[in-house]
Amino acid sequence: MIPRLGINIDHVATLRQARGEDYPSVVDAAQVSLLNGADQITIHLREDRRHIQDTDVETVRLVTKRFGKPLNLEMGVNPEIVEIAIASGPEWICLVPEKRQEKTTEGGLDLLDDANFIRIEEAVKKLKSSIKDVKISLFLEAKIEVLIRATQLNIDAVEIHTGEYARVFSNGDDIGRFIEQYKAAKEFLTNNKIATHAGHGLTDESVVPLLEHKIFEEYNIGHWIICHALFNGLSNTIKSLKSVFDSHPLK
Ligand SMILES: CC(=O)[C@@H](O)[C@H](O)COP(=O)(O)O
Ligand SMILES: NCC(=O)COP(=O)(O)O
Repeated sequence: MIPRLGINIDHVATLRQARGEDYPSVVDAAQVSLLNGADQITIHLREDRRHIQDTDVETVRLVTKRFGKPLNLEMGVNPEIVEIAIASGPEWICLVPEKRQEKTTEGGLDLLDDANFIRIEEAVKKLKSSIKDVKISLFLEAKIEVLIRATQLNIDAVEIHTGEYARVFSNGDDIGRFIEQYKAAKEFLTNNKIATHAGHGLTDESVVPLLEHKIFEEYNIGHWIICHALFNGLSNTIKSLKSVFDSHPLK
């Protein structure tokens, strides 16, 4: 089994929104990704709509349905966004934390805060009861005390936030402690019948040790792919990343 590669196309929308034009097209980005080996498309509908817009959710959804591939909708626990998710009916929803001033998602959800935990629990219940067969993941740090709380929720997967790992890797520093943490998280989650995904800040190089250790079933990668595609093309970038995945089967 080959780990799945989800392509996050938010960063195409970031470029579009920077000038308020109707290009580059996220629909084209989704199509090219799926034609070249993406296993799913990931988009993050932020509350501040800084990149993906409500209409993008609808148009990208049509593309993923046409290709018969999953849409993974990332979202904060916000009642308005929950309604949009219900109307769109994605196969996967990844609940993530959001801060207005952050440049990008800075960490995982805080499940140790009781009020926050209850908000997330209610959102999970509402999404599961409103969208047939939807699967839900939580974007979390690989900390056992957080993962223990995650097992109290009706979720299908945890997506481990790999942002700090990716930074340490790119500085050329020791990544050993992350690998150990991720292995422990994987073992704990597997014992609790929860799948283990990864994402944030990963590149064609930083993903390799994670693939070698066979830790994650799914990776969601966006920023590096879209940046690399500027000079190498989106099709070539995805094909060559996909070949790295293909040479690292899970079993
Ligand atoms: C949750 C997450 O990691 C992704 O949404 C990724 O960060 C791309 O979105 P932003 O650039 O808006 O953070
Ligand atoms: N959930 C992580 C994701 O979708 C992609 O993150 P990034 O590669 O854009 O940092």
